[in-house]
Amino acid sequence: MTTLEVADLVKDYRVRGDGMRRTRLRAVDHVSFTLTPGRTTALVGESGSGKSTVARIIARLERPTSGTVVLNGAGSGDYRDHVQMVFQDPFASLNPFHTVEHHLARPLRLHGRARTRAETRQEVARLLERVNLPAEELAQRRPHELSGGQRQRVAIARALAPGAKVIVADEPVSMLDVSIRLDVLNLLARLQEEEDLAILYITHDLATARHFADDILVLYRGRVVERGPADEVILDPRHPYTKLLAAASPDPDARGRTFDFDPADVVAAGSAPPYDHREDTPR
Ligand SMILES: Nc1ncnc2c1ncn2[C@@H]1O[C@H](COP(=O)(O)OP(=O)(O)OP(=O)(O)O)[C@@H](O)[C@H]1O
Repeated sequence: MTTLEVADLVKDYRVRGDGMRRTRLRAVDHVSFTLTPGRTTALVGESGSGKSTVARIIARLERPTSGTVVLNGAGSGDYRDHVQMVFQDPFASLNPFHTVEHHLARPLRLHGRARTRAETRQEVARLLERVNLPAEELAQRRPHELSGGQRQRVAIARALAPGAKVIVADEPVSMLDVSIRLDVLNLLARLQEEEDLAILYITHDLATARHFADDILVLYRGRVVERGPADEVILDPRHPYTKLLAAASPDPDARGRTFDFDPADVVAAGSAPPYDHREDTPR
């Protein structure tokens, strides 16, 4: 079984504070979790809570200050074959000069999953089919000739190309038209099931996290303040910050609901204990 184990991750940045003095900003504060095959874990938090920093460390685009990210049981191949990213903006992550086919052929070749030209073409068509795109029609197009949803599907196909076991999807639908967001999330859910993927779904949106994830981790100022099965975290949020997120999420049942806590508590939440629904007690 392939698992990705994130243990005690810390990331500090040196930033300019008052009077241009450099101070330390802790973007990720002792975060731990494990991704397992066939499960989606949502990392939920508002802007600046540290979600993308965790993603960048897992993608090895940045080094942690301390802590580890370990891929277990993946067998042969490199970490990067098995751990792939899907970013928020497919336009930025696709090269405007290259065709859809080129985007997929490159990782296939690089990771030894296709050798000859014919094999590559066949694999590209298979990948496009997996993400519900017509290969005949789209393989020779460039990113600007696709819709936003099609571009994100190409980005997902590219993540699958090296034979990924773990996918980190950082706000994968937040730049897409509302009408197609669910399609793309459902596609990810189907692929996860069919390929037994472990997915980290990073979002600020608790409603889609509930729909799409098995487990939810709530990140606040770099710390996991609450974690557990998705339904439990959303239906019975314990931490004031999760309550605030739940109240703000577009759940039709929640409309008109008033806060039953003082949002000012959230300011003090950094010192509140993290809640773990699996243990059903504050930790
Ligand atoms: N390279 C950097 N240098 C200094 N500070 C940084 C850097 N990258 C991120 N930060 C800071 O770290 C904190 C966490 O940022 P991060 O991008 O991980 O948050 P996020 O939850 O992903 O937010 P968003 O949803 O807006 O992307 C923020 O306070 C941010 O300003």
